[in-house]
Formats: sequence, C-alpha cells, structure tokens
Amino acid sequence: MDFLSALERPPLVLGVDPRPELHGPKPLVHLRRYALELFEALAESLAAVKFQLAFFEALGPEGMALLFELASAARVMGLPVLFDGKRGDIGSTAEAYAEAYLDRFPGSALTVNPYLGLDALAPFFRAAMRSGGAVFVLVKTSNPGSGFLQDLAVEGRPLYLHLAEALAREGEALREGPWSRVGMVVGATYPEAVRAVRDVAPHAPLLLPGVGAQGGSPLKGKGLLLAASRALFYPGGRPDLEGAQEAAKGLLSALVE
Ligand SMILES: O=c1ccn([C@@H]2O[C@H](COP(=O)(O)O)[C@@H](O)[C@H]2O)c(=O)[nH]1
Repeated sequence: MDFLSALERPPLVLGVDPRPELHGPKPLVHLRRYALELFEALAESLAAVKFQLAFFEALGPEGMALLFELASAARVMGLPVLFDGKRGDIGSTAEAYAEAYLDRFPGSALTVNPYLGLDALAPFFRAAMRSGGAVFVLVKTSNPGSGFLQDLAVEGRPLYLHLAEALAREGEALREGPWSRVGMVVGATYPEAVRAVRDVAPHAPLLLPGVGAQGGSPLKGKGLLLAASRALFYPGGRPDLEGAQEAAKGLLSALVE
C-alpha cells in the first residue's frame, strides 16, 4: 500500500483517540472489538485511520500492543494508516522515529513537528520516500492558541505561510504525480489558513484535524483530508457503531467548498 492512495478515497479520516473509561469493565478487550468493527463498518467512507499515539502510550505496554494490532488490522482492510505523534528531534533521533513508524509500517504516514528546522525533517522525508509513506508537518494547528507563534508576522506574512512555502519547495523532490509525500497539518478550525496554504502548496496533501468536536468546517477540495476523532469514534460521547456510520455520512454530505 502507498499512503498517497488515501487521496483517491473519500476524504474522511477516522481519528482513534481511545478513552478506556468509556469501554466498561474490560476496557481494552471492548475497545479492540469496537475499533475493529468500526473500521469495517466505515471502511468505504474513509481515506485513512489516524491513531493518536498519546492515548495509546497512556495505556502502557498493552496500549502499544493494541496500537500495533489495530494499525495492522486497518492495513489488512485496505485502509491507509496515519500515526499522529507530532515527532521531531535532531537528525539522528529523527531517524529512529522515522524507522519506528514509517519503515516498520511501510505506506503509512506520521505527523511531525517542524520546530527544529528542515534538517531535522529530512530523515522523515527520506523514510517516506523509501517506504511509500507520507509526512504531515504541523503548519497551522487547530487549537485556539496556535496563533501565538504560528501567526507571527514575518516580512508582512504569518510565519506558518513561510513554513508552508519552504515545505512546498522541499516537497517537490517527493512528488509522485499530483501529490507530494510532504503533507501539512492545517486545522479545519481555520478555513482561511487552509486556503492560504493551498495557494502556496498546490501539491501538498493537507490533513485538517478539528472537524466535529473542535467545531471545524468540513471543507471540500482536492487533497484535503478531514480528520474527526471524538465525533466519529465516540459519536454522542460513547462507542456507537450506528451513530458513527450516521456521523460519517453526515460529514461527507456536509462538505463545503
Ligand atoms: O492541529 C492539530 C493537530 C492534531 N490534532 C489531533 O487531532 C485529534 C482531534 O481530535 P478531535 O476529537 O476530533 O477534536 C486529536 O488527536 C489531536 O491531537 C488536532 O486536534 N489539531
């Protein structure tokens, strides 16, 4: 599987941010079964499944085992996998992060943090190239305080746009047809930022978290991947297979230009 195949599927990304307290007396057993059933039920409506590493790490070794089992199962069902870990470190450590998620799961994607600069992102880009994967770099995040650094005016334009331009340049070398393996994260809560980034980075897949629980708009456009975690995995605040199918249908039919 090549992660870029996600861009030929419906644009919805199922976020998996597990909350064990919602899964009864044997939480991991129930969570495992629920997640597998949900992947199967939603498979035709999804571009990819996004696993939030923090929630699995919080569950300890059993959580990590469950993460790798669920990621493997999603791939067997033909669903591209995205690991949301927001990794980033000096080059030699970045190599290890890239090996852990991109090489061990060929054809997968990983979110990364650009704060250390382009040299620190290079190992992720190389791993995405050799494994048929993708890297999604945080550009303009969905949270209310993201503007504190990301919107700082530099030469009259927000910092995040300078970053998007630099990444678009880097991404040219990783382009396969219309899409680059260098993607960007832009919160669905900032539709104007999505448009501004798309203008400077026409070949970057854009991952748009914040749909649903954070109030982000379900934007329509080529190369946009709309991510919803709570709204899809726990519609109505709890595990609910039928509710999740309804929610997916609702989000897909509400897509706006
Ligand atoms: O800018 C960002 C980057 C990542 N996220 C992650 O996406 C999900 C959002 O969960 P919801 O329940 O759909 O709000 C979560 O894993 C975040 O860590 C983000 O929200 N914003």
